Amino acid sequence: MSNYGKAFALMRDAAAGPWRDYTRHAFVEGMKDGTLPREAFLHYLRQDYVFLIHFSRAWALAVVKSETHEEMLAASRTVNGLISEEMKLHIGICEAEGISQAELFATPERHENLAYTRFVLEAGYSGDLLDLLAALVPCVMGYGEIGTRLSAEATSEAYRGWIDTYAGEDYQGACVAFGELLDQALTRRIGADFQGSPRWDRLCQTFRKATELEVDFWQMGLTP
Ligand SMILES: Cc1ncc(CN)c(N)n1
Repeated sequence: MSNYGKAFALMRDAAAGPWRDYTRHAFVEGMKDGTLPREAFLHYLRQDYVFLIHFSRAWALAVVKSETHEEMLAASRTVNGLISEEMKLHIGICEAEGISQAELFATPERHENLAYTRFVLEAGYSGDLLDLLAALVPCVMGYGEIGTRLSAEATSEAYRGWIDTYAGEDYQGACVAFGELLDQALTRRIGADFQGSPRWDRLCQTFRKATELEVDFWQMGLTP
């Protein structure tokens, strides 16, 4: 079991069905055993590059919505990690397949991508940092869990680079840091017993919807 904090564990348990659909999706299992067609993977990766652009914008919004220096630092580190680290994986794999960075940047956005990223941004525009973080959690922690599991269970080397990125120390460290940020932000705004607060259900609903949108994103990956 992961050590991504108390709030994440509670939110995940409250959305156990969608969480399983997301983290055990056929796309994920195809990376595990190497049966995922390369065409589907590259299509997913191009969409994911666009996803990460908007996801970076959402984390930049988390800087805007922060109330402490620590929150600003955590959010700005994540923006930097996304732009200067995670997106490198996409650029590197696509370059090796003859897809330039300019082509990658110009990838037409699929509606599943648009629905998810704008849902997250809207949660931040109309809410406070907690609403935004609740929408961001499934993305960060889900890939952390998937990376760890696939690193132990993969029976093929076909998607080893992708798996290593999300199972690696940097990404796992980011998940732990996010778990701490989330627990502290909740405690600061609604108290240490945050799961007993009237806001908690709404935050869990936001988490669940973002998880469902992750499922749709994998499904989109299977239909180039
Ligand atoms: C759709 C999606 N969700 C999550 C991650 C991991 N940051 C990602 N790269 N793309």
